[in-house]
Order: sequence, then C-alpha cells, then structure tokens
Amino acid sequence: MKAEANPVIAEAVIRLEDIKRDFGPVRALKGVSFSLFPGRALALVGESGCGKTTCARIIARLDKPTGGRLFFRGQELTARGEAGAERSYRREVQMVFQDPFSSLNPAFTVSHHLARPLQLHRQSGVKADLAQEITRLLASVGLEPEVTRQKFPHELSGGQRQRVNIARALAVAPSVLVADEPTSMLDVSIRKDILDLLARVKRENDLAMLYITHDIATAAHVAEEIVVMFAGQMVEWGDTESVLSDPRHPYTRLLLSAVPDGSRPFVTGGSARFLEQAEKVRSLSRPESADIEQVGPNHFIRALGVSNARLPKS
Ligand SMILES: Nc1ncnc2c1ncn2[C@@H]1O[C@H](COP(=O)(O)OP(=O)(O)OP(=O)(O)O)[C@@H](O)[C@H]1O
Repeated sequence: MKAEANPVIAEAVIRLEDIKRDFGPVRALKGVSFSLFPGRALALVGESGCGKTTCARIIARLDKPTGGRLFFRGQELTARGEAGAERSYRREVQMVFQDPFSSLNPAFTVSHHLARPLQLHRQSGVKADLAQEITRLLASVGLEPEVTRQKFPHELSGGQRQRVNIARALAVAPSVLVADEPTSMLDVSIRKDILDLLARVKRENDLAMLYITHDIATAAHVAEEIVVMFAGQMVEWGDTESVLSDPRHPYTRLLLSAVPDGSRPFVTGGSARFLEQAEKVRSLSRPESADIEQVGPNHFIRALGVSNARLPKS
C-alpha cells in the first residue's frame, strides 16, 4: 500500500516489500507489498491457499520469507535478529487465531491465561496491580470480570473464548495485532460482535491490525484498507470503501458476486454457470504480472495482460 497515497497517515508500523515465499515448487507468495499503520486495519482477503496465513506467519516471525524485505517502524528485520530485539518484536506483534477452542489451555483459568502475559509485560517497566489489570482487560473485551476470571475454558462459549484470546493478546500492549480468520469457527450470530470488538480495540489501543478473512463481505466491518489476493499475488488493493463499492479486478468482482448474506463461504455452492465463470476468472488471474494500474486515489489493480473483451461479465 502506498503511504504517499494518503499523506495524513502516520509512519508504517509494519511494511512488507516484495515478500516472496516458496515451499519447494509451491510459490505461496509472489511478491507481496503492503503496510500496516497505527489505529488502522488492513483486510487480507482471498480463498483458501492464496497465501494469507503465510503472510501472517512471516509478519509474526513464525516463518521466514525466501525473498523481499520486512520492516518494523522503518527498520529492516534481518533473517536472524539479535535475541533481545527478537523478543521485543514478538511482544509487539500479537496474533489471534481462528480456533478459540484449542488456543486456551483447558487446565487453567481465564485469570491464569491473562496473568502470565501481564507479568511479562510488567518486567518491561509497567507497574500496576495484577488483579486490577485483569479486571480492566476483561472489561475492555466485553466480559464481566467477576464472573469470568475464575472460569475454565470449557465453561465459556466460543465467542467468550475468542474475547479471552483478544484480551490475552492485548495484555502485553502490542502495537500490531494479526487476526487470522478470527470468526470463522464461531456461530454466525456472534461473528459481527467479535468484528465490532476488533474494530474497537484497534481504535482504543491505536493498533496496526491485519485482519485475515476469506469473507470479503466482512472487511468493511473492521478494515480501512483491503488487499485481495489470488494465488500468492495481490490482485486489487486500496481503501476498503473504494474497492468494495467499485471493484475493478474480475477476481474481486467474483468474490463480491458470491456473497449472498456475508456468511456463506464463496468457494462452495453456486450454480454451474457461476462455477464455470469462477474458473474462467481464476485462470485469467493466475498468470504473474508486474503491471499495476492505479484506478483511484488509493486504489490499485494488477493488470491481467488480456483485453477486457475476454473477461467474463460479472
Ligand atoms: N509448510 C508448508 N509446506 C508446503 N506448502 C505450504 C506450507 N504452508 C503453506 N503452503 C502452501 O502455500 C500456499 C499458501 O498457503 P496459505 O496457508 O498461506 O494460504 P491461505 O490463504 O492462508 O489458506 P487457508 O485459508 O486455507 O489457510 C498453499 O498452496 C499451501 O498449500
């Protein structure tokens, strides 16, 4: 994402520059570039296998790119950083995972899950009463502190567990939150509540957020910017409002055309005609292309290298 396209925003917290990741012959990321800014979220959208989780893992330093550069507050992160800097980076960048059931230890209470990261954070200088901090954190994610603190994970609903996971991520006062499909395993009825919570904690904590989803319809709930990915490439990106209201790439249009109610995964179902058209769009979007076209103040698409006449109508 080009910072200069929006001069009011602050310096990027995270910047990916032409990130590539190969797994043997599989080219999972073919040159991905975007930035995350404080108090703003970027939605990374695409179907299964397009490279979303690989991006998240590279940002969290759980995986190393095979090419390109990763920056934190303007400093390039090298393949093997100094141990102290690595630890501090891992505190700055927190993740919320898809599965709220497996990410909490069934043997420990909610208090225990929050106390540990809070204690670690206090070592880095913040002094406050631990019980008070747990109360504050639970309240900040919409959980009743007195009722919730002594509960074990199995006594909580999926949505409550995901709130605990978000509280745990916030406990170390990160500057970056990566939420990888945070609602896809939750009941449809509570997904919007969790997205609203993510949008609120982003604002209140000035977080630079990466919101990963296969569901393009949810991007606008959380994210000011969007990157649509297909087969390891960014195909359309920019202001969420601009991309969703005026999608220019056929693949983005395909995703939007398959969103009947915002809850059905677009990769399944659909009429035979739709599936045939979807395959056509995918095969047109697959070839690598370095041609980028600016179609709005902060709105870009990757050129297909074919005439529009060959594109299926959406
Ligand atoms: N450790 C690995 N070894 C081999 N291939 C991998 C590995 N991790 C990812 N891949 C491949 O890289 C590509 C991108 O995977 P990735 O998990 O990033 O996609 P995704 O968009 O997050 O999909 P999903 O939504 O299903 O998690 C896929 O083709 C996947 O099979």
